[in-house]
Amino acid sequence: MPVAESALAPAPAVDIRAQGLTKRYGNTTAVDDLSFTANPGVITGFLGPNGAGKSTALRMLLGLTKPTRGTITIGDRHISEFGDPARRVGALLDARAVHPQRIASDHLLAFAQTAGLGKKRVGEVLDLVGLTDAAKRRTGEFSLGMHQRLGIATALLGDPGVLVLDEPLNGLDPEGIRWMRTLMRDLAAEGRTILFSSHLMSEMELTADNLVVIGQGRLIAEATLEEFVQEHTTQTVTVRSPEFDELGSALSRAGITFDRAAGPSLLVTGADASTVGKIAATEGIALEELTRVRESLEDVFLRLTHNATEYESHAA
Ligand SMILES: Nc1ncnc2c1ncn2[C@@H]1O[C@H](COP(=O)(O)OP(=O)(O)OP(=O)(O)O)[C@@H](O)[C@H]1O
Repeated sequence: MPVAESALAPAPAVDIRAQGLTKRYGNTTAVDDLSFTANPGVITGFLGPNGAGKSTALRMLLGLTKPTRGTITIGDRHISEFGDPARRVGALLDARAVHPQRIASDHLLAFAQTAGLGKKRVGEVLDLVGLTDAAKRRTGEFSLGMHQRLGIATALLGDPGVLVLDEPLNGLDPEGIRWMRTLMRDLAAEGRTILFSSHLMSEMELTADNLVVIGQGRLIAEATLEEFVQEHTTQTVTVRSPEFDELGSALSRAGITFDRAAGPSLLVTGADASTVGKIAATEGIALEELTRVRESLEDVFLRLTHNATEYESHAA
């Protein structure tokens, strides 16, 4: 069954495109000449340290903040040009920003009525996010995970082709994270455009197809996850042998660079594991260990964004 099966005709999935997007608040440049594209059918991860400008960019996309310069469009149009924005774009910004005294189904009903959507859709989205049993509970009693589910339900009410989710995995337990990931995957597989933000590389690694990495409001990288890993992670090989000196000499003769790690290990930076293994075999050198060590994406991300001083202060 399609993720958001409903009586509504499917809304078109179109790309999101930022071009020279800039936002200044006094002396602070929150978003700085940012250009990127998020395409239909894939999950685009919008990644940056706290304070990098993600929320500001997403707010500009949703027409809630006016750019100082540049544009951010949905299928080449500004959100204000749509007569039916809820059918075009679903958004999750601050999941807790709901009236605490209101019951969940009334919250959705109010949104549906304002957006000109039918009542029937409320039951459908409650079901879709697993909140049917909590439909009559006040949202003030909701956990963060339930708030996130309700936020997603609201975003999906109009069965939109584009979904914009600001830190949707924040504060979720492992089961909730798995659920949110699967939902995003399914929505993308239906051809929708999914743009979601996070400040955690580890979350992106497991969820995103494409990455838009920003720091201090500026674009740092735009690539598929694979390209990003290939381009930015350095690979090393740990090799251990009882014939430590012979191995070092053999590698040197092959022009391969290495460091002497602690104990009888060498840390090879100039070749992959299979090359090191072949050299050892050719030279008749016994190996006790041959391990590929990849720099973690979290390390790469911190290195690439290390100038983002906002992160330093938030992380402290
Ligand atoms: N309304 C505002 N007035 C003044 N400065 C703002 C405003 N909104 C954001 N900023 C500043 O713009 C910068 C970017 O903030 P933004 O919230 O967009 O970052 P973010 O990447 O979403 O980070 P976080 O995850 O912490 O929200 C920060 O320096 C922030 O202090």
